[in-house]
Amino acid sequence: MSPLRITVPASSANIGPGFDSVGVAVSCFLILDVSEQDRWEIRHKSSHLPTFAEYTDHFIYQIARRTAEYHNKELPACKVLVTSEIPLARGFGSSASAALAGIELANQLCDLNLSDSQKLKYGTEIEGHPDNIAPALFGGLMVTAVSHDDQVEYISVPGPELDLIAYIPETELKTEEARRILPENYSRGQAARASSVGNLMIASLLQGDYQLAGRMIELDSFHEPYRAPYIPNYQIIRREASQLGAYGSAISGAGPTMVSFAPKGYGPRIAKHMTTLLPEYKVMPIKIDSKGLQVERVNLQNTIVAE
Ligand SMILES: Nc1ncnc2c1ncn2[C@@H]1O[C@H](COP(=O)(O)OP(=O)(O)O)[C@@H](O)[C@H]1O
Ligand SMILES: N[C@@H](CCOP(=O)(O)O)C(=O)O
Repeated sequence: MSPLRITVPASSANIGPGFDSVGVAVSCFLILDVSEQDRWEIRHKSSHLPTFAEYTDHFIYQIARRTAEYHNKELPACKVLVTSEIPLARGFGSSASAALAGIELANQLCDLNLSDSQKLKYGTEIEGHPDNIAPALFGGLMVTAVSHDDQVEYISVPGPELDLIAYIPETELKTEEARRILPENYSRGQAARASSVGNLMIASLLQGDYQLAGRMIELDSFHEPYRAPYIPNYQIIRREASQLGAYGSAISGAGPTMVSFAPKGYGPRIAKHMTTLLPEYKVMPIKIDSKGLQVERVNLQNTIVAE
């Protein structure tokens, strides 16, 4: 096998009322550089990645092995260099991107010829969130639904023409913890109201009515009101970003990062102001990634030779 590079973008899930269903890929990447050798070796090139004792303990290896075993195959030994720009446990789908990278690693090493639907299904079964897995796989803004037989249905929302600004605090919030805060059940009235807001958000995004989409983003009642008390500066970020011209701001995934959705060209100006307001945050204008999961053949100098 010639050396290859697997690139997976991060994702910002929910976008307010699209709870567990909607997500957008963002230009912040997890990269695996893979080459065959006679024993397994996994190395981290980014210092924030979790430590591990043996390669068999590594999350990405475990997902790859599970995927290979599901197809009655054994992973051949290889060297994997892991580089990541995705902050962990901040609401940028780092675990979904890592799960997808593991699935693709098995796909490539064992010639599984997995379809996109299979990758989406496996990723969702393993990680639990199609609203992260679908954008990381396909790029762009994705809407998903899980059917009764656990198939993941999906559709891509073209565009959207928006600048995104991320506010990443220093503190982590594990997705599992942020889900425990949420109610187990919603009344019929609550569910109808919350899904009507979600429906109108998607319809307005499809029409390019970003003002209306922004108002719907900030009207979520599925998860944001319950999580807001655990998200530092939640109200301040919404208010200040709106005053600077953003259409709306939402908790990214389960938080604690927040993301503003703004008119094209507004990103750098909003980011500059918010950096002053939130000096302890990493404030970044980010782009929507439109490519999703990529596999490239590389030569020994890590130059891409073919897709
Ligand atoms: N590249 C990676 N390699 C190994 N483990 C990872 C990687 N990315 C994420 N993880 C695991 O996923 C956890 C974060 O997942 P989660 O709480 O769902 O937050 P999020 O997915 O929002 O970043 C990390 O603490 C780590 O255990
Ligand atoms: N819909 C999930 C999304 C979790 O995203 P993450 O990036 O925080 O892992 C939720 O809201 O719990």
